Amino acid sequence: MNAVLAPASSPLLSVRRLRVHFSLRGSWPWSKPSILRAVEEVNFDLAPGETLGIVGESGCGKSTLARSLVGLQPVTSGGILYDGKPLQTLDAEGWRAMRREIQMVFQDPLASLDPRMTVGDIVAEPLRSLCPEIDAAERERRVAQWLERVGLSAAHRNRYPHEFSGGQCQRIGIARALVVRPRLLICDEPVSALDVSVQAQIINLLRDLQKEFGLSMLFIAHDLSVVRLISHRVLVMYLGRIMEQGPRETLFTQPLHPYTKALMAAVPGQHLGERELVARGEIPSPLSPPLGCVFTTRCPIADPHCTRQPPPLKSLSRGRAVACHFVGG
Ligand SMILES: Nc1ncnc2c1ncn2[C@@H]1O[C@H](COP(=O)(O)OP(=O)(O)OP(=O)(O)O)[C@@H](O)[C@H]1O
Repeated sequence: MNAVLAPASSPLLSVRRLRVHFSLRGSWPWSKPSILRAVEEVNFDLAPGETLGIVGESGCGKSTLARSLVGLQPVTSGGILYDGKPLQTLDAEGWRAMRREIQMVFQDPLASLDPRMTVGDIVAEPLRSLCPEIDAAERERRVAQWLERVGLSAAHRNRYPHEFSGGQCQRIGIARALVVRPRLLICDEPVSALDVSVQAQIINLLRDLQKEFGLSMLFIAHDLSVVRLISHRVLVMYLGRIMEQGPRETLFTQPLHPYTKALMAAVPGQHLGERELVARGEIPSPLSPPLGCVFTTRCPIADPHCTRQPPPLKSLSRGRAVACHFVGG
């Protein structure tokens, strides 16, 4: 049985054996569709007030996972429980209510803002559509308050997104997400489109807001150093599967899975001192993943057993879990 990434207190979000598959039509009308397993048997819990970093190379399923948690992507099987309630059974009205609870910040800050709306209208929109009990005057007050809180000015409310820098647009996106006071914030690569100096400012802002409002956060990124700055725990994905998970510091200082080690060895300035940690070759096509362990074709320590038998995600001590035949007995 695969281990569940479990927080200390009772979870706000529980993901169980989640699968998201895409059926891709062949080039000819008579050819059989191919199945792309973007998310495969993913399990984790997220506690109130906790930030879980999700890291992995491009195409490993991070965004698909995030989109499935906010109802933007239908799930193939498995369960998502929010505060004990299954999200898959929600109808349109149920999802509307849930959008007050779960909000998302997107990767491309400018593209995620409607260019025809003023910044004030953009931030007011979730209040207008999700909180009808809030009157216009209170809405205006909250918009001004949130623009200030994210480091802009209430005077910016009549300007348009193209008048702002990428970092400022991401601040607007954060204000829009938090104005309805969600309990869970899903950030999908929120800083990867920004300059490095601006990245740090946005990370600090998110970290401050997370503490101030006791938010639970899923923070998705391919950049390990960014994930390390903000996460309490980290989950490493490869080809739709969890390879390793654990508390941030132990995972970063003592990575156990060969894939996690390879990711860390690729970070400039990291000196793990083991040349063989480097992952060989390219990521295989997700349409035909390797048999057995999906990392086997790039793994420096794989043996024939790895190509036959997929390793389960085994629970180790101190909240760690690893899916590797060579770790944990
Ligand atoms: N709508 C879709 N139809 C078909 N395949 C898809 C669809 N969305 C994603 N995929 C595929 O699912 C896999 C996972 O994609 P996903 O975008 O979730 O990965 P990611 O880790 O977020 O990558 P990136 O960092 O590049 O966004 C990829 O192989 C991708 O091509």
